[in-house]
Amino acid sequence: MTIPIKQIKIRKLNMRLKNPFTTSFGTMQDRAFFITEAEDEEGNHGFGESVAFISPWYSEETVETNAHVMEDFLIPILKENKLTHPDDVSALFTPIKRHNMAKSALEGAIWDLYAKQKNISLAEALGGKKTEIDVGISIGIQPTVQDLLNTVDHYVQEGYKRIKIKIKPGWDVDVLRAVREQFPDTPIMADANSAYTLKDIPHLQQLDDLDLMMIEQPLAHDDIVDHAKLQAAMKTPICLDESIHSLEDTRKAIQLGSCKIINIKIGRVGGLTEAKRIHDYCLKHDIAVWCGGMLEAGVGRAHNIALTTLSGFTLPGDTAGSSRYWEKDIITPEVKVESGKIHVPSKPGIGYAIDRQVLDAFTVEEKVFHF
Ligand SMILES: O=C(O)CCC(=O)C1=CC=C[C@@H](O)[C@@H]1C(=O)O
Ligand SMILES: [Mg+2]
Repeated sequence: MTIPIKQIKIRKLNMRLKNPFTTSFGTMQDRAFFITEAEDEEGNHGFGESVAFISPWYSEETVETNAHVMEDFLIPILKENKLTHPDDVSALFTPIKRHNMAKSALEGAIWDLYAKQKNISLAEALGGKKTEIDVGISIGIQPTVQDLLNTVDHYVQEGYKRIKIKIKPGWDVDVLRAVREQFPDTPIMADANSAYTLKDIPHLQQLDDLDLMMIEQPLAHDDIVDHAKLQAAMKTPICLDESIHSLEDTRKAIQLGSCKIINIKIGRVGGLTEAKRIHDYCLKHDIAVWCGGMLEAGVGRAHNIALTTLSGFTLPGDTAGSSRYWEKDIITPEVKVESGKIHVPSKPGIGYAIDRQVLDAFTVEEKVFHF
């Protein structure tokens, strides 16, 4: 059996976040990205989303590199080869080095198309069993500590299962201590987005008193060696985000003792197939995982929800409700969070419909590739 594909459409969208999001590497509010759509002759449509940002400050990929790599390399590979399963896509893309977010955007559309052709949910196609998932929220750097405390309070009241706080030098130990004092029982973690070096070990060791669930990516975006040194010097579990691009990276980081937790982002690791492989490996090696976010619109959010139904995702992820990010999301219904949980849709594929009117309204460019 093959996965019949008639055409792939890639649409560039411009959307604006309700509020600016600030991390140690900068502030963003305008979000440009691609929605990919794979279509068959039967009228099934599979959707994917690229998660690269406009600037290469999270990783080397950008919206423009996504366009170049999808159009000039990845789509031609898909046109030349028959697929029998979505897992084939990552194997076919292997000769293209990195560009994982571009790969993931196309692979995601094929996973969704495949699940719709089989008339099963994407969660089921991936082997996920959960019918609801626990979610947390990621809070950017705020103008003042009081603003942060108010924001944390707001999301704690809404029921989010854990609060992630972005930190950077000058906005870290004292700020987290203030949050811990006001919220003694709330699960709290910190994300540094690679803002520190080994010179900061004594400073970071102060975090050990704050009962944090973890500290995410404290050291360089491409490091797993120094993280092992830091993990040996700290009680707080280290979680790797930017450093992990593949199962191979995961294997090496675990072997070195660089982390106790991994944040799996589908785009960063090249798609759902590799994300699932990393999940399976971590489960075997007693490493906890959770699903990270990239300020996605509805399609990417739906993919994150489906992945999180796998049993190893034991920690709440960053997939908050649509209304936290957007005035109007491109899916219907929007993703809703109730008491810190998202109900997993059971309809075929991603389980949410695309709101074509909203999609069209945000589309600034589109290209169709006939197979
Ligand atoms: O709400 C989300 O989608 C997660 C937000 C978030 O924490 C991140 C989004 C984008 C880039 C990073 O700063 C980051 C992360 O590092 O996990
Ligand atoms: Mg992170």
